[in-house]
Amino acid sequence: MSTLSEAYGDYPIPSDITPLDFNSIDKVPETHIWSQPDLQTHQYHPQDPIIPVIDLTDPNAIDQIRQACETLGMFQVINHGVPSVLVNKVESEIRRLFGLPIQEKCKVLRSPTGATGYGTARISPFYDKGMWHEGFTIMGSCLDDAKTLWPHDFQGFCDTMDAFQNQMKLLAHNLLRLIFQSLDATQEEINWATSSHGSQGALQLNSYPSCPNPDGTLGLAAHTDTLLLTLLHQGGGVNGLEIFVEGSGWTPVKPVEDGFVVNLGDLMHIFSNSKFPVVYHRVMVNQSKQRISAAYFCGPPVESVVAPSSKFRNPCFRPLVVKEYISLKAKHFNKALSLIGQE
Ligand SMILES: O=C(O)CCC(=O)C(=O)O
Ligand SMILES: [Fe+2]
Repeated sequence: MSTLSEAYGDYPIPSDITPLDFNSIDKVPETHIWSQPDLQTHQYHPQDPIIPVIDLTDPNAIDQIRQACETLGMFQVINHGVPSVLVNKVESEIRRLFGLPIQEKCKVLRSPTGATGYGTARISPFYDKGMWHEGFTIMGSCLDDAKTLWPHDFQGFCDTMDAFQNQMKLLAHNLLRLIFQSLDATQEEINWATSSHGSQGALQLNSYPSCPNPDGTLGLAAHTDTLLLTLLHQGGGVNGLEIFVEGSGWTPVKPVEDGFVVNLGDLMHIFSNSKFPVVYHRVMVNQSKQRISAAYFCGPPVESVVAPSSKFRNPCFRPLVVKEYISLKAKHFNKALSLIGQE
């Protein structure tokens, strides 16, 4: 059976994926200076939408989730059951990783056909400017990379990331069950999204160093996430994440203590037959603080077929194998969804 890692590995990234050495520069280079409209910023408006914060122990949580999925495709959850001690450990391991000198981090640079390791964002080749960002991708065990980075001190990193991936998978599956129920999905469809063997996950660790000219560059340019659902921890309460809302523009997603951001991915847009929106988001940087985040992407088996739920009589997307969608996204980025649309 194919894995997510193989599905991504089939599409080598053509360009150099080495991030800048952020420790050694005091000025944003021309290669990383963006122009309008990419930099368009947010003007606060009293009618601006607020990203809902949903308490998962609230008996009405499912209704609030349905509402949030139908309007924004994004919400935050609290009382989700993930121990805060673990989240704190994840944060400190992320700081330990990105705090290494660039020569060390480059020892685990993603290979051109690889999906895991250190490097620039996967969306980088679709933009001609660089992003103020470095990332590290984990799918399953990160033992080899951790041993390379810390030959005598790798266990803490691996144990923490393993435990975190397990917790993320549990939470993602609980949320997927609620979201699928809110769509009246069949039990078979729920099993497809939440099977404990076949379902696929990836953990993306992100660092956005403090930036001498934050108004001229971007941490992560506008994109949608590919799989069904993403869980995101925004580290240290540092702002930066924004969602694009029709009619309001780029809207900040303020970190909530002990909360996770949940955002729907392209496969969920397909499964919901466009009932749930496509969720464009991006990350801005700031002058004084490093921002870190951990994003867990959750999807169905890569060999399975994704299609609008059987309850929709007029499907607006054609059915296709999940890894075929991953390859369309790797080649056509933001145009992938329109390529599978049908009347
Ligand atoms: O760092 C963030 O807040 C967002 C990260 C993100 O969108 C991603 O990794 O896909
Ligand atoms: Fe994202």
